[in-house]
Amino acid sequence: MAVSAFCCGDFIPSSKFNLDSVCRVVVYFSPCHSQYTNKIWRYRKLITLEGISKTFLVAKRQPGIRHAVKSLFHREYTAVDALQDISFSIAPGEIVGYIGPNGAGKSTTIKVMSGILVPDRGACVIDGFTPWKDRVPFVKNIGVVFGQRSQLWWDVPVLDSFELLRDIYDVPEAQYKETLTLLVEALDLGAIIHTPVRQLSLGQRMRCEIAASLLHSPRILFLDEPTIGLDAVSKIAVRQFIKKINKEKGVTVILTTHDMNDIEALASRILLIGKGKLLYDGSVQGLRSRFGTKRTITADYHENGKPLHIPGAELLSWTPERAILGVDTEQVMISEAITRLSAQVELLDVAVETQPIEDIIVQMYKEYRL
Ligand SMILES: Nc1ncnc2c1ncn2[C@@H]1O[C@H](COP(=O)(O)OP(=O)(O)OP(=O)(O)O)[C@@H](O)[C@H]1O
Repeated sequence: MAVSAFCCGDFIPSSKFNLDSVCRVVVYFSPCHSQYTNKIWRYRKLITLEGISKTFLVAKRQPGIRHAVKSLFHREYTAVDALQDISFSIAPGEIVGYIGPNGAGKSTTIKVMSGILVPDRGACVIDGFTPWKDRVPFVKNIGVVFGQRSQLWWDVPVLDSFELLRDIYDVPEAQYKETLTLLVEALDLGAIIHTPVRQLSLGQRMRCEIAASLLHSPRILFLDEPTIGLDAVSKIAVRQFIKKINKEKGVTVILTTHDMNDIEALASRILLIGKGKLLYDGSVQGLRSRFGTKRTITADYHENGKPLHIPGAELLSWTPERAILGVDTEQVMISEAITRLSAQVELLDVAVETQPIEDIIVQMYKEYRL
C-alpha cells in the first residue's frame, strides 16, 4: 500500500522509468529512508535551480561630449544584481507562472534556463543537462518563445521558417509532418502559413512563434510573455492551446507574464520574484488565502430607509434596496457578516465576490515593497 502510494504521482520519462522505480523501492525499504527520499525526490524533478545568481555590469554614461570622451579612457560601472540566490524545482507536467514587476529578473531566469545566459554562481539542471554547457542535446528538449522577439525569418513565408527549424533540430520528416499537421490545426495556421512573417498581425505571428517552438516536440516550453499585445480572442486561443499541449502531451510549461488572467487560466503554481530574489513559491489558492482575504458582498433587500451598519464590514455603497459591503475575512467570517446583515434587512439576494487576482498581486508587491 505504502509503496504504491509512493510510486504514483508525476510522469516519469520512459527511459528512466526502470532505474527510477527500482531506486524508489530500494530506498523505501532502506533503514535511512528519509535521507534518501529527498535525493530521489530531487531526481524526479525535471528542472532544478540551486543558488543561481547573476550580476550585470552596466556602464555609467553621463550626457555631453566631455563625458563621452572621458568614458573612452575611464569607464565606471554599476552592478545590477538581476538574480540573487534563486532556487526552485519543477516537476514534469507542471504549468508554473513566473511573475514579478518590471526588472524583477524573470527574463534573466528564462535565459539562464534556456542556456542563453551563463549565471555567475549556482547550478541549474534540466532533464539531466546543464543548459549553457550541454547546449546541443539540451535544446532538443526545450521550446522557447520570447513574446517581444521573433525566431521566425522576417521576409520569408512562415512555412519556410518552419522547414529551416526542422533542419536545425534535425526532426525526422515523418515526425515533422505529423507535428506540423497537428499544430496547423490546433493553432489555426492554415490561412497564414504561406504568408511572409512581416505581413502577419501580432496575434497571427504569436501563434506561428508558438508553433515554431514546438516543431521538434520539446518536453519543456519556456514562454516569456506569450500574450503580450494580443487581443482578447487571441489571448484565449493561446491559453487554450497551452492547456491542451500540457494536458495531452505532458509538456511542462514555465510562463512569465504580467497578465494575471494568464496565471488564473493556466498556472496552478506561482513563483514570485522581486529585485532578483524569489519571494513566493506556492499555489494560486495559497496566494488567495494568504493575501486575498477581502470579499465584496452585494445584498439586495426589501426597501429599507436606514443606511446599514454592519459591525466588521465597510459600507462601500448604499441605496434603500441594495448595499455593497467590503469584508476582510481575517476580521469577520462571511457567514457572520451575512447573519448580521439579515438581522437588519429582509434579504432578497446576496452575492459574494472574491478579490481579483490582479488586486492580490498588487497587494503582494506592496507587502514586499517591490
Ligand atoms: N543584458 C543586460 N545588461 C545589463 N543589465 C541587464 C541585462 N539584462 C537584464 N538586465 C537588468 O537585470 C534586471 C532584470 O532584468 P529582466 O529583464 O530579467 O527583468 P524582467 O523581470 O524580465 O522585467 P520585465 O517584466 O520588465 O520584462 C533589470 O534591472 C535589467 O535592467
